[in-house]
Amino acid sequence: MTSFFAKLEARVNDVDSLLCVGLDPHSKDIGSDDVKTPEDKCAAAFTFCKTIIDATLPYAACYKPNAAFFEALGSQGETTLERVLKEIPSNVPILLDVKRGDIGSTATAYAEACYEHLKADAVTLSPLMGWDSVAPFVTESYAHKGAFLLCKTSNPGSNDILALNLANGEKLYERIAKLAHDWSTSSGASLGLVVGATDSVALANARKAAGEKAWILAPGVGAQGGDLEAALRAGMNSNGTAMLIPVSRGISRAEDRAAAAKELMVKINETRKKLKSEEGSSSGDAIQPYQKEFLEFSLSQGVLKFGSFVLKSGRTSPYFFNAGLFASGAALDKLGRSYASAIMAAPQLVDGKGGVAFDVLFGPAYKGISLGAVTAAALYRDYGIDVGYAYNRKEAKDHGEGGQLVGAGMTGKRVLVIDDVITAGTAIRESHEMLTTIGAKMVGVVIALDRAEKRSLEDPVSAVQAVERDLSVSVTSIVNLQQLQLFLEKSPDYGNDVLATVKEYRSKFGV
Ligand SMILES: O=c1ccn([C@@H]2O[C@H](COP(=O)(O)O)[C@@H](O)[C@H]2O)c(=O)[nH]1
Repeated sequence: MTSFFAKLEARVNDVDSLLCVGLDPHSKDIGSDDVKTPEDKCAAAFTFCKTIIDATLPYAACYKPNAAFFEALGSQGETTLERVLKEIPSNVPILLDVKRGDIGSTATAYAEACYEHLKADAVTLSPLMGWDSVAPFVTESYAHKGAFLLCKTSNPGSNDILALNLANGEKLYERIAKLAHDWSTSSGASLGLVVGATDSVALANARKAAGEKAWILAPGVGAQGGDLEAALRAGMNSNGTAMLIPVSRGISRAEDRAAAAKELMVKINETRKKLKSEEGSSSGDAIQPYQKEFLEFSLSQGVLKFGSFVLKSGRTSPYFFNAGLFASGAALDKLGRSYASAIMAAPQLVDGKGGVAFDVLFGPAYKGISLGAVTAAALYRDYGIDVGYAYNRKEAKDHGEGGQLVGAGMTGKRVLVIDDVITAGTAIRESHEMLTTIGAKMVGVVIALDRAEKRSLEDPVSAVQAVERDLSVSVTSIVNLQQLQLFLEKSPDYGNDVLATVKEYRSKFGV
């Protein structure tokens, strides 16, 4: 019997598509409020799904009905789902989104329901009860079927449990990804993973842990706001495949569903092609997905601009960065997440056990105050890491609690200082002095952009290098000048002249 992944790969190649079309008859989409009887509701759900299948068949690598919406229809929901699934041609895989997980004997009954009655080819499962809760779906008589294990789901609450750090420093979702690999290898089971397109760091980590062969289902593109390019970049294997992009509402609520599905399929394929060609032209230097996202976002916000700018130093720079223009809630949220990604990617700032190597994030007034706040919040939300947060006032208060320092106590603590850029390094040096005075240890600095240019011909180190040298601390940046050049090399849209001027500037002034 053909295995699930062989069937899926054949279909993916046939239609040249990684699009998985969701069949989710939400009650508001089938007019449940107007429809009176259960029979009418079921008929409406059936028509809803059938019209989606008819419109999207040429573009669908597979279909993913979510059982919840059929169970919500009452006792006839299951029959309706069975009828819907019969509308899907036999060469197109059916991935039933049921998210089951139970003891072995009960799991066996669930498997029978999914495969014998509904004739699904694969299911989604929660793996939290362990291998014996998964095995009944993918071994013995169902060895040809497949299962996608919930690894790092697309919802914000996925950080509450799935991103927890284990005692050995691994994230729980990384352990799940490794287990999927190990269980597949030891039992021959066809196991894939569910990793939300809303978290490209988790996608990259899960891919690394599960290996090249594992298929990843990455929901969250469309209604949940996941970034398609970032997700594909992080989650595909080195052949530019092994990833399914499921979309439900983004298609079902489109005015023209066929056009929406086609557009998504084309966009996915164009992005695959683009990423492949970037790989081919890579000079071996790396730019991480979060760095690329940060640069693209900075450009979109007008924070990063190309042109001709006279700096304080008198140099004419081909680019200018003004972090003060991250000026909305959404922009600050993204900015905090970029800083958090840079911190977690810096070996000197992490403890090797999934945590960080500092206790307090300190933002010097004024710009550092908001940067520290959004980054501390992002570390907590994205990585479950709760560090202290502190800032200073420029003028000491002589009433109330008084003093210049606000927030977490820093005496005896390891402190990471955050800022936007280092120009002369004055704010950082002052912070160092103040932290030393109160008995705190400044263990590093994190900034958004390192211009990485010589201060002068007489002193050919950069402002960042001078801070590192003088204060004996490491400075981590989200991006630096070299990465900006790399980004431009890989993004022809900004034009060859911009790239040429940045290259020239770097060769003249870069460190
Ligand atoms: O992490 C997960 C796991 C499953 N889903 C399911 O996928 C679809 C997404 O629907 P959209 O309308 O495209 O947002 C839905 O059935 C979810 O239950 C998920 O979103 N995230």
